This record gives sequence, C-alpha cells and structure tokens, in this order.
Amino acid sequence: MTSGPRTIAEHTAAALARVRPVAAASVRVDDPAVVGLVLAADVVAAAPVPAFDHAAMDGYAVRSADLPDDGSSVTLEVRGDRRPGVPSPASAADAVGMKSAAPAPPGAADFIPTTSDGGAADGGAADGGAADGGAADGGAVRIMTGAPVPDGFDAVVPVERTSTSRFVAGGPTTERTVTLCRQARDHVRRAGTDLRRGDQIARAGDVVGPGLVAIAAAAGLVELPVRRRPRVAVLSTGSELAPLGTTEAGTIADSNSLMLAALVRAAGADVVRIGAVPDDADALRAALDHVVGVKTAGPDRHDPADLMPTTGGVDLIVTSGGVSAGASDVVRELLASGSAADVDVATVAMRPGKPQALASWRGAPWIAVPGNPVSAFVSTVLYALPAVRRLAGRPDRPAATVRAATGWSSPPGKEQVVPVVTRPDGVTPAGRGGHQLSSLAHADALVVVPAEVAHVAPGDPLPHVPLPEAR
Ligand SMILES: Nc1nc2c(c(=O)[nH]1)N[C@H]1C(S)=C(S)[C@@H](COP(=O)(O)OP(=O)(O)OC[C@H]3O[C@@H](n4cnc5c(N)ncnc54)[C@H](O)[C@@H]3O)O[C@H]1N2
Ligand code: MOO
Repeated sequence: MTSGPRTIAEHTAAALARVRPVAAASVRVDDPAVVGLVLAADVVAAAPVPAFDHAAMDGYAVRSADLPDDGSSVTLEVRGDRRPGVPSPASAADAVGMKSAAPAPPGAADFIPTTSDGGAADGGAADGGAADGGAADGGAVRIMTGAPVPDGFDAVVPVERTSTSRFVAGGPTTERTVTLCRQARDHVRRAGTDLRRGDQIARAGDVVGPGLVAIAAAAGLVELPVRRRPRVAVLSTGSELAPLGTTEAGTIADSNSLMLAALVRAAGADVVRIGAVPDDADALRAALDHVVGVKTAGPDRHDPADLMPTTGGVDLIVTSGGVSAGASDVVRELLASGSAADVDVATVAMRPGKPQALASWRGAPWIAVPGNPVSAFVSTVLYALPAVRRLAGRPDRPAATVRAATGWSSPPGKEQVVPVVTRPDGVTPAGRGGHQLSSLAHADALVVVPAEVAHVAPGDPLPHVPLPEAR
C-alpha cells in the first residue's frame, strides 16, 4: 500500500499499531538484570513493611503508662535486652532455656533476661527475672534500633536521654536500673505503617529501579513480573557504506547504524547491529532473514516457500536508507518485490524525513527510515523509539511542550523536526541547525514545529520529544 502525505502523528500511530509488548516473565529481585526492566503487572506487598513493631532508636523499651505525665523522671528496673535479628521473646527464652548462668557475650543474638543482681535469670519469671521482659511487670527493656519491641511495650526512650547516657559498641551492658522520663515521640516504627500486605507498590509499565528493588525485597517479594528487553535489529543499506576507519574514495562511514543502535539501546532494547548491507535486494533479503532467524531449506534460499517464518530472532527491525525514489533504493525494491508483508510506503509531510516505510518481514515488524543521517535520526526517535517503548511494555510517552528560546523559520506546509538543546529559558536549535549531522552532537531533544507555522518566535510553545539518556 502506498498512501498520500501524512502527518507525523499518523505515521507514529501506523508504526505503533504493528507492535505489542513482548512476553512477561518472572525475574528474581536479586538479579541485577531486573533493574531497568518494565513491570508486566501491578506489584503488591506480600508482607507488611515494617514487618514488625521495632525500635527506631537505641535505648529502652518502656510502657508509657509507667512514665509520669508531668515529665518527671522515674527509675525502672532493666529486665531484659533486645537486639535486632533475635527470635521472638518466647522462642528466645526457649533457645536459652532461661537457665543460663552467665550474661551472654555482647552481640549475642538472644533476648537475655536480666535479674535484679545483674546476672542472667536462672529461674525465669518465677524468681523475678521478668523472663521475657513482658509488659505485665513493667520495667524497662534495653533495646537496639531495629529490634522488635516486646509485647505490651509501646515506646522507646533513646539512651542519650536516660541515666545510662550511652551504650558502648561491643561493650558490656550491665546496668540494673535506668532513670528516664516521658518523651514527645514514641520512637517505635510500627508494623505495616509503610505498606500493609496487599498494598500496591508499583504499576504495570513502571521501570524497575533501585528503590523498587528495595521495597519489593522488604515487602517479601522474591520475583517481579517483568518483560525482557526487546531485541531490535538495526541495519543500514548503501553500497557506499564502509566499515569504520575506511578511507577509500567514494565510501563513507556507516554512521547511521551506530547512531540508530545507540538510540534504540538507550530506549531500553537489546540491539543486534548488522551494519551495512549493499544496495542489492538479495543481500538485503538474506540479512533480514538472518536477523529474524529464518531457516532456509531449499536450494533457492530466496523462495518464500522455503522459508520457515519465525520471529524468534528479533521483535523489531529498523533499517536506514533506500526508501526514496532512486534506482538503487534497495528497501523500496524489496518492498515492491512481494517478499515483505503489510507494506506501507509513506510520504510524511515533515522535514527532514519525508520518505518512510513500514512492513513486516517474516512476521517481524520493520520500520524503514531514510538514509540522510539527520532524517534517520529524527525518524528513529519519532517512529522506532515509541515502538521500542511499547514492546518493552511502557506506556506511551505523555505529550510535552517547551518554549522556544530563539526564533527560526520553518518550511510551510510541513512539520519541521528540529534537534535542540534544552536550557531553562527554552530550546535553541542544536549546532548550526538544518540537515547538519554535527548538530546532533549536543542535541538533547527534538521539537516539532507545526506545519502551519512559518516562523517560530521566542516564547512559542512547541511539542518537545526528549532524547533517551544514553546507556
Ligand atoms: N527524486 C527524489 N530523490 C530523493 C527524494 C525524493 O523525494 N525524490 N527524497 C530525498 C529525501 S527527503 C531523502 S531523506 C533521501 C532519503 O533517501 P534514502 O532513504 O533512499 O537514503 P539513501 O539514498 O540510501 O541515502 C541518502 C543519503 O544518506 C547517506 N547515508 C545513507 N545511509 C547512511 C549511513 N548508514 N551512514 C551514513 N550516511 C548514510 C547516503 O550516502 C546519502 O548521501 O532521499 C532524497 N532523494
Ligand atoms: O526529508 Mo529528507 O528526509 O530531506 O532529508
């Protein structure tokens, strides 16, 4: 199908209609590769955060009811010791049998009941050892930040606001009593006050970042439902294209495939870069078959009947060059040959980037952009990157506008796509503007000047398409 001139929005929609998000999979939260992937489903907490009521300060757990309302101090017996990472009081008591004759060494991961003479309890609650520091008898329980607050206790008084004044890291803790008073804050982080079980953590389409990994782990999740990075093949067409560093007369460096690969990678895809294919339909056919993983069975490897269709290789193909009206425009030649499906050769009323094409090759969507480097760049940003985003499972980028910081002219009747540098006072065309490849070196966004605008004035609002951050 060949259509008449269309708008950028129309061609973007036509490109997007060809792609769907790649399949979802589960990836462990501790797999570094999960960072940067896109959630395939909403994520909810499997456990509350915090998981249990715990001390927010090193100090003493108390019952506020035991502390005078008027703020005067009270001396309480120190009846136990709570460290982070210990079992619950009951199981700790079981573990130590409540019979230990000597105080545990500092750092012992136990709840150590303390007797009134400073030694460890040997008879449990029955002899006044306040076996689990339970609240029934009140008193104070020495507690370190992160340790579970004993049942019945409801506040923690920081050590520096008590008669103890400080704990010595790794040192003994033998005080039998502590004098303290009511504090304005309870310094207890309560279970579920950050997230309750079932609370939503993130939504489908969100990118997994460091913070999400942390909250997922804290909320009891082992795996996240994500989509793998889309695989995108990038290749250039042109018999004049030579490998990097070649200085042979009449050849040029294949800069487009490097540029397109970097753009597509920055947008979140894994890239299979084929590099340059000569202006030869058979060579292009073979290269495309290679990237989609088609097996050739017969002696004539180009007979479609001998090809096993598969999209196992890549999720999208992006090619540059060969889409205009020349005798060596190999993409056009191949699209006209009947080998490709869903062919849509389009003229877009934009500058640069007028000739465009879409197709599908053995089931893989194919976005063909023009070869002029600036055209290839803007076309890839406008058509291929939204497709990569959709393949990855991300929502479409919301429309944004930016102010022009300077003025410039624009061709009448065409949308003008301008690589720009974005500053606080607005955007200015990057480099020397126009079709100069050098202008792309510092561009951080594109702006699209509407077709009906012949002159952009400073302060005019323009649609703004930020470039993806290189990675
Ligand atoms: N008679 C017409 N001629 C052209 C038209 C038209 O409408 N009628 N359109 C022009 C426009 S607009 C563009 S854009 C180009 C697009 O042409 P192609 O997509 O066929 O691209 P090529 O001819 O292959 O190359 C154009 C230009 O870009 C250079 N190039 C190509 N590939 C690379 C690469 N990988 N790395 C660096 N540079 C590359 C190539 O050498 C050419 O100079 O067509 C106009 N013609
Ligand atoms: O529109 Mo072409 O894309 O001039 O460069």
